Amino acid sequence: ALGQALIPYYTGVIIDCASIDPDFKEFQWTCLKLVIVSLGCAVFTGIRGGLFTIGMTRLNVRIRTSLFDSLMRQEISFFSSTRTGEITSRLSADTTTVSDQICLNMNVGLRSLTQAAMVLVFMFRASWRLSVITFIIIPAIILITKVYGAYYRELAKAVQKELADANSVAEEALSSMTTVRAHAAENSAKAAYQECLRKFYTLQLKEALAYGTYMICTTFLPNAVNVVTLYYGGNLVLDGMMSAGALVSFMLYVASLNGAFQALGDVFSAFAAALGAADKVIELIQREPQLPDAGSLQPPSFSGRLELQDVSFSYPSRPDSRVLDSISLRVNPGEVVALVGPSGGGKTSIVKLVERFYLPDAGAVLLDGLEVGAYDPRWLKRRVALVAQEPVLFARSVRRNICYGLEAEDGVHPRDIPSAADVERAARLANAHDFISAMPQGYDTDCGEKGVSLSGGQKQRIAIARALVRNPTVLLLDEATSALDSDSEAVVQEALDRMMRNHTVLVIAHRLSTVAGADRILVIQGGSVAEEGTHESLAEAGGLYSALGMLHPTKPPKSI
Ligand SMILES: Nc1ncnc2c1ncn2[C@@H]1O[C@H](COP(=O)(O)OP(=O)(O)OP(=O)(O)O)[C@@H](O)[C@H]1O
Repeated sequence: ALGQALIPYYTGVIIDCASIDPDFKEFQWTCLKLVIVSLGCAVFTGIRGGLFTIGMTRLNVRIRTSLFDSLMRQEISFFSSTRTGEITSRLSADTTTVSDQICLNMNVGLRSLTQAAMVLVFMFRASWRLSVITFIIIPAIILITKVYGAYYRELAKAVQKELADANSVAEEALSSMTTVRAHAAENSAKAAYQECLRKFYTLQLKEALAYGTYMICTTFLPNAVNVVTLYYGGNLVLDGMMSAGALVSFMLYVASLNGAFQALGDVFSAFAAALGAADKVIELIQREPQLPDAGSLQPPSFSGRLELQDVSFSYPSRPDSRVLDSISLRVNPGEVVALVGPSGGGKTSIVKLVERFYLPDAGAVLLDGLEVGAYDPRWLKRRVALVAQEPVLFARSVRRNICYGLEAEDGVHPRDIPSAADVERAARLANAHDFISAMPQGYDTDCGEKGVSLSGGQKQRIAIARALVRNPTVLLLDEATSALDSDSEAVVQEALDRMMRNHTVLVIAHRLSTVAGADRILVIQGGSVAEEGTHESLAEAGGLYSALGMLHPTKPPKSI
C-alpha cells in the first residue's frame, strides 16, 4: 500500500522529464525506481493475500470450535426448542460468513486506509488548493455509507433468518422422506419451501435495490469531483503554478483516493453483513446453559438406590402444563421396578429427570441419597445406563457404536476403554453377537447414518450392548417392542430379560412379560403414582392396572 502511493508520483516525474523539462538520465533512473516499487508492491501483495487466507481459515476453525463447544454444553430443552436447521446454519453458513468477511475486509480495509493516508500526504505536497477541492466529496461518501450500512445490516440479518428457515423446512422434509411419501405430503413440503424462498427472494430484491442506489451515488460523485479538479488544476498549470506532470500525478492520486474510499465503503457494508451473522454466532457462543453445572463426586462405592422425593416437573417449553405432580418413588439396589400407565402419563419424563436432562421444579431426584447433579456426569453415565425407546446409532462401526462415550476422545482413561473382549461379551448378552459376526466386516461394519443399514431389532440390540458394555449398576429402560416384528421382539426381549436379572432396573414396561417379572409395578397416571404392587396384587385389585390391558398378553396395552 505504501508503494502504491509512490507510483503516481514517479509517473508525474517521468512525464515532466520526458516532455516539459527533458532530462534523459533522471528519466531512466525514475523508470528503474518505478520498476522496483512495482515489483515490491507485487511481492508484498502476494504475501498479504496468503497470510490473510491462513488467518481466515484459523479464525473459521476457532469460531466453529467455540460454537460447537458451546452447543455441546447446552441443556436438552434448548435443542427441543431450537430447530436443528437453525443451529446447523449458524454452524456452517454464519461462521463462514463471519470469518471470510472479517478477514477479507480487514485485508482490504487496512490496505485502503494505508493507501489513503499516503496519498493524502502526497496530494497536499503537490497542491493544497486542489486537495481541498477533492475533500468536498469525503463527507458525502461517509454520510452515504453510514446510512446505507445501518440499513444493509438489518437487511442482511433478515436474509440470514429467511435462509435458515428455508433450510430447516427442507431438512425436516428430507430427513423424514418416508413419512412425507407415506402421507403424500410432497406438495405441502414444496409449498412450505417455496414460501420460505419467496420471502428470501423479496428480501434479496430489497438488498439489491439498496446496493444499486449506493453504487449510483458512489460512482457519480468521484467523477464529478474529477471534472472540477481538472478544471481548477488546468488553470493552475496555465498560470504556471503547477507542472503538467504534477497535475497528472494529482489526478492519479485522486483516482487512487477514490478507489481507497470506495473500497472502505464496501468494507463498511460487508462488515455490516458480517456483523449480522456474527451477532447470532456470538450470541450462541456466549449462551449460558440454563442447567447448572454438574458436580464432581465419584464415591468409591455405589449401590444404585434410586429415589424421587415429592418431584414436580413441567417442561420449560410448556411451564403451565404440569407433567409430574409431587411424585415419590424408590428403587432399591437389585430391584426391578416397572412403570406402566396410559400414554402421556409422565413415565419417560421420570427417566429424563434421572438422566438429568431437566431439573425438577420441586422435590429431589436422588441416587444413593445424593442429588443426581452432585455426581461427575461421566462417572455417573457409566453406572446409570439408559436404553431409550428409539435407540439412535451413529454413522460409524458397530464396535464404535457399542463403545459410544467410552473412547479416548471422550476423556476416558485408557484402562477404562472397553477391550474387544468386553465389546463381544456385551454383544453376546444383548443377543447381538451372531448377527454382527454374520455381517461382512463384523464389528467393523459401518452402521450408516443414524443406523439406517440395520433393522429396528438390530439397532435395539446394539443399544442394549452399548448399555451393557458399561457394566452399569442401574439400568433405565424405555422398553421398545412396538416397532419390532415378533421374531425381533423375542430376541430383544430375551436380551432385556437377561439384563434385568443382574441389575437395579427402572423399566417403562409395555408388555406383560416384563411387568410379570418385575418386583414392583407402579401405575403412573397424570404425573403421579396411581397404583403400586406386584402383578398379582394389582390384577386382583381390578383397578387402573387391569383396565390397561396388562393382563392379556395378546392384547396390546393402551400405552403403546
Ligand atoms: N420435550 C417436551 N416438551 C414439552 N412437553 C413434553 C415434552 N416431552 C413430553 N412432553 C409432555 O409431557 C407429558 C408426559 O410425557 P411422557 O413422555 O413422560 O409420557 P409417557 O407416560 O412416557 O408416555 P408414553 O407411554 O406415550 O411414552 C405429555 O403430555 C407430553 O406431551
